[in-house]
Amino acid sequence: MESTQPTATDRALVAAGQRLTVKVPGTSANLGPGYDSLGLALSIYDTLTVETLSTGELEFELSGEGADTLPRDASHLVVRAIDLALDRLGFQRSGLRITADNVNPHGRGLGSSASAVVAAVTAANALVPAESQQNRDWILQLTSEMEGHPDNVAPAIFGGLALSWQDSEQYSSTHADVAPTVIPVVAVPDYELSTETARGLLPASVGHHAAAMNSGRAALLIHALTAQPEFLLPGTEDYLHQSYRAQAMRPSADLIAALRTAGHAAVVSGAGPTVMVLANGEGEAAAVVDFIEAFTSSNTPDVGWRVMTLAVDVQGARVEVHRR
Ligand SMILES: Nc1ncnc2c1ncn2[C@@H]1O[C@H](COP(=O)(O)OP(=O)(O)O)[C@@H](O)[C@H]1O
Ligand SMILES: N[C@@H](CCOP(=O)(O)O)C(=O)O
Repeated sequence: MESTQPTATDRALVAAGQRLTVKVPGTSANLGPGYDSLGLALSIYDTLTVETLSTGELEFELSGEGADTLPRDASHLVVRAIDLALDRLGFQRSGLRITADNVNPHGRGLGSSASAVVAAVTAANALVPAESQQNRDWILQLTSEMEGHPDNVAPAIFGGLALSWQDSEQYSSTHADVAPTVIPVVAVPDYELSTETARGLLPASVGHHAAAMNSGRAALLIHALTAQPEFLLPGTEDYLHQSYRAQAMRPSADLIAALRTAGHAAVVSGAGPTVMVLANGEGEAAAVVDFIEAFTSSNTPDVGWRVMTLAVDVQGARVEVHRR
């Protein structure tokens, strides 16, 4: 039987001499009870510039996070994502010059891998002729497939608070406006935990009671985030993942417990080990920063923490095409 799939030689080459930049926010997924479904775009940005070359070479200029450790060949996550996106679009590349300035720390639960694939797929889509370009739902589909869950890629693409779901292999997302008083404060520890390792700590199933408790809190969380932030503390209670992962991030788990006892809506950001507090107003955000500094200097002296008061990014990934 003859194949109808385009072969590599059928695919058009992406035109050389194009240059574009994608700025993409970091993200915090789960937000407590929203495991694999809720995510928030944060004002911490990676910047990816892609230039198409006429020769087949790959050139890298990497700065910031990962500059000393990331590969400088076709195994780089950005190149793999560009190649997959071009393949799906019916194109192939020649050479590329990749310039990446990464601010989002890796392996800390702020969605760095999701931001990288969103930036790459967004760039690939913008490199093909306008009539072949796809919309952001297509980018959501492909990047969710790559990540295995949509909760980081959706806010990285669309900005704001993303509510995502899956039907079989189909990923969908919508977004809601976060109440303007909500301020994310993150405490990023100097140790890493890969998402893959953290997912491996979860049980294959949970009981009905835990599932029922979790769905109540997830529903409350949406109301707290969008309309009544005074319910953020009960709304961020989770029954599906944080307790199972605590053993792999004990300093973060201890900090979260102390913050919650003090009345602050603290959660594990993504799969951890970053701690995020959803503060209600500037007064609480400042108090949270002071609390974290005091608690960590007394209780986790061997761990370095970077504390950042951020904003919710409402734009998501944006592309700037550099005209020649
Ligand atoms: N900007 C990037 N460019 C290339 N690879 C990246 C980038 N960001 C993350 N990665 C890869 O993804 C890994 C981190 O992914 P993961 O464990 O899911 O943690 P995170 O919570 O930061 O997404 C890094 O160790 C690196 O291999
Ligand atoms: N729902 C995922 C989120 C992973 O986020 P990351 O920022 O740690 O990659 C999970 O909890 O595994």
